[in-house]
Amino acid sequence: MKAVLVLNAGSSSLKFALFPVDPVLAEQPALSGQVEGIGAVPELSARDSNGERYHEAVTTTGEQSAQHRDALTHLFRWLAAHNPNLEIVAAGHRVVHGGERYSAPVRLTEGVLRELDEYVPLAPLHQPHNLRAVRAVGALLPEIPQVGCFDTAFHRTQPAVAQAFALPRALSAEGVKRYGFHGLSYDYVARQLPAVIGEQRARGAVIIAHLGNGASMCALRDGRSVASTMGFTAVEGLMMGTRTGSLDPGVLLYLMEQKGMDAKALTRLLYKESGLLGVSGISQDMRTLLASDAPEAREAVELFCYRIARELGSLAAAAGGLDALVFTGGIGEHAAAVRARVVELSAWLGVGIDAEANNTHASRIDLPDSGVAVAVVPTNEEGMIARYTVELLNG
Ligand SMILES: Nc1ncnc2c1ncn2[C@@H]1O[C@H](COP(=O)(O)OP(=O)(O)O)[C@@H](O)[C@H]1O
Ligand SMILES: CC(=O)OP(=O)(O)O
Ligand SMILES: [Mg+2]
Repeated sequence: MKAVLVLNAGSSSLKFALFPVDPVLAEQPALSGQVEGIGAVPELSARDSNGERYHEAVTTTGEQSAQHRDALTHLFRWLAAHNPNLEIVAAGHRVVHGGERYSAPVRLTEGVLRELDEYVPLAPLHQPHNLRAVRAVGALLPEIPQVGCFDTAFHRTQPAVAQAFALPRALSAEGVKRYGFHGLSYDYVARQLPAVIGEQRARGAVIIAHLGNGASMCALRDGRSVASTMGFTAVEGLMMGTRTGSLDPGVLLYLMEQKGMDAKALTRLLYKESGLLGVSGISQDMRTLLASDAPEAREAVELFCYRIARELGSLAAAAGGLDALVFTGGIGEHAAAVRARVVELSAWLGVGIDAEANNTHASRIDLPDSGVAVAVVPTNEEGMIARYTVELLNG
């Protein structure tokens, strides 16, 4: 089997998917899964297209970067053992930050990788791991082409005003501006929309909420990004699993001046200790919080929904209206209670929800008489990467 390998490497996980390309690229992967728990107790889990599931332990040694390499070596060996005729013809990677320069997928050469290294400080939770996976694949399979697909690229269509901070011009000229992320997900979902909400609405003012571990929202017009809640880094905007989302910058000054916190301590606070985890004190996992009776869990979920509703108003202003609201990502696709609460808080915008359709996760969940379409569209970032990779390599 000739296939494109798609990799999405995170700090402690390595998500993968294998897309057959013979004779044409498959829409869904033949095999997908992840190695989780890198740095602790790594485990590989996978699922093939027949629904069969696999689990096994992964042995790693040494420090984190060596463990990532071990995990990848293990994955390659496992893939070969399960697919005796497997021929990986290319690797497509999710690379979170492409800066101002990359508005489209790119062939990953050593020169390009060195440039992408410069964005590591802008996406500390993602970029270093993304690039490490590229280099590890390069060492293990030096003959195959590798393609980088950027989370930021989809947002390069935004008007200048949506990308600007009110900073002195010199800083903006250096590239301190709003980029936006989750672009692979928005691109994929936007392409599904005509079939779900109709051509005309899909070209109108659409707001997509990508609610996963990382969470953001994007306003689209004519299928293109016009504004998003994430900015210079993937910490702006919504409250997330462990990230604060938008925060009064005065809080950072206070913590530095009064509590002596340095950049490292602030990074940990903003990215790892806040969000659903910090507010609940219980978990970053929405499933756990929804199942909990603890008032702290309820408060965390309420703040999560409230922040989404606030941003929805703001993005509707940027889009000049609201024709459709679309939910995606692990929480957006599966947490009916979150969708219901967001819509309830947003009734003033003309949205309404059909409880039955919402509880069964139907693709259309709006009330027949409300003017705004409300939809649930499962995302497929890996499928988008496979498609970009094949398109780029085929010219
Ligand atoms: N059935 C479910 N009900 C509620 N939340 C869910 C459900 N399934 C997954 N989630 C939530 O989705 C989030 C993970 O989203 P996902 O998009 O998979 O994350 P990632 O950003 O790591 O890809 C977690 O908070 C998880 O609790
Ligand atoms: C950009 C971002 O937040 O990604 P993720 O959802 O994978 O954390
Ligand atoms: Mg995600």
